[in-house]
Amino acid sequence: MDGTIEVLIDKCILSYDGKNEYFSCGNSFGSGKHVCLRLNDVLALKHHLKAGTLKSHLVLHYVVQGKGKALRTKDCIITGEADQHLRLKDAVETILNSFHRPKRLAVFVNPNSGHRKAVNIFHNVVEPLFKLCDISLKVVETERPGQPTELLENYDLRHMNGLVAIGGDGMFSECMNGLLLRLQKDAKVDYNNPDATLSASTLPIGIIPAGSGNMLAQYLHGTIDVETAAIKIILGDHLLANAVSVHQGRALSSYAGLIVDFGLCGDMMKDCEKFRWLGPKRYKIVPLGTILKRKSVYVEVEFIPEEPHKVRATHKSRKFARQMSLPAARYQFQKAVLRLNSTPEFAEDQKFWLKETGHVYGIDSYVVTQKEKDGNLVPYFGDDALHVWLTDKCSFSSHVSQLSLLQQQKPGCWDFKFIREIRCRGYRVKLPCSPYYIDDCGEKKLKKPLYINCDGEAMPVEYPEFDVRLHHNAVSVFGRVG
Ligand SMILES: Nc1ncnc2c1ncn2[C@@H]1O[C@H](COP(=O)(O)OP(=O)(O)OP(=O)(O)O)[C@@H](O)[C@H]1O
Repeated sequence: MDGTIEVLIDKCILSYDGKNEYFSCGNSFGSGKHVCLRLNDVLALKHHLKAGTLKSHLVLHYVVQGKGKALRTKDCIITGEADQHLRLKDAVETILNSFHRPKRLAVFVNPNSGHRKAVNIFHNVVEPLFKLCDISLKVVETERPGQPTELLENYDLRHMNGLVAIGGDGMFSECMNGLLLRLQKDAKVDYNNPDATLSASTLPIGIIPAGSGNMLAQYLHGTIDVETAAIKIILGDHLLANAVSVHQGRALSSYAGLIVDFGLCGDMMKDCEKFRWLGPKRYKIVPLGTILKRKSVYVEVEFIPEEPHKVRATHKSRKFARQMSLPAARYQFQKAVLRLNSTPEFAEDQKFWLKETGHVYGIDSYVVTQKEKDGNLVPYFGDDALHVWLTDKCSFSSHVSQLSLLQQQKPGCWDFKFIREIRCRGYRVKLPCSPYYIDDCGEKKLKKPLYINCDGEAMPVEYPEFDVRLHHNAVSVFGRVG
């Protein structure tokens, strides 16, 4: 060491041996202490010049492991001469820029999420962290459901490095729907057709948990801590995740990134909606009433089983990429690349369809599947198939036991003899025994709608038939499991 700063990529940011006459490190580093900090944990290095002198100090902001899976920020003051500091700052900034972290984000805040704290969470926790890291923000406080989708339809995505939803799973889903729909329109994909291959998104979406349902944040970060979620977005890691499309009446009803539950769980969501005034507490109380009045429905489920031999792209994080929204004529090459990872095109495989029938309480599909690890279930994004469970008629007590295991996310929660398991690329549900009428357009419509829980929102099933399709790696999500 000759009293200069050593910057070693991927290993350590400052090498300081205490003899250095230009720099003295305060706070956590302590004078004379050799410090090793992973460059990837550095958030920012800020330069502060003392007026009228050559003296300046640098503040190094970095990430440390908090309790459990939580991440926290810490800072450290480095004193010394201004010119030395500027050199260090330049060096560090060059390295941080090479990490492809987001620089511009579109943020959608749902002020009505959960305990209505999303706006405060944004201003008090998220915004200061993003500003610290020089991320420029375009912020929209939503005024009504559906607004993110409307805004994203004409949003200039070219200079954005990602979207951020501040709210619950429903808000994330809404942003994902808006983005996917916009991309299909740009790419002229017939998104109403269940068998169309989607144009996959390269623009990551992040979630800052502020809702009543924060399952996605829990899956991604192992915690619903807000600061952790914001830090993960800043660090820019992202993974590829699946999306599912739900279609009825020859039209797309919605995309989902987490769950599509028909029957009991759909009814639960519908019932919870009626008790919105109870706030997030309604999700603890209302479902009990729905279970008590559970009803089965006769279904025919046709599905394309997963192909064990088919090797798909990995679900690992890929390099940060900007979403390109090119005019159709220039889109061909881009589309070819983006579509590599998306799924369907299986209308022609009709002969491979299998069928399950019977009276069921529900059909539950997990878009983010779960794998058992050390006695717990861990989320698996980008699985090759959709995991679907049919719950057949069973005694009330066995059903309650199964549902309570499910609620605790315990392995074995699906190992009941009244549960049939399917892994497939998509499925069609027919409801031949549910009463219907013919509407003015000659379409069969259910007399009484049934419900799907689509990412935590109750979605009515109005037709006696609906389709669900998996779109492999169709979205990119900020975060990293584990
Ligand atoms: N300003 C708004 N007022 C009401 N609803 C909104 C508003 N902005 C967005 N939404 C919609 O609210 C729904 C639920 O949002 P979110 O998931 O953030 O909240 P939540 O508290 O977890 O869910 P829920 O309110 O359903 O319990 C989303 O579908 C979203 O589109």
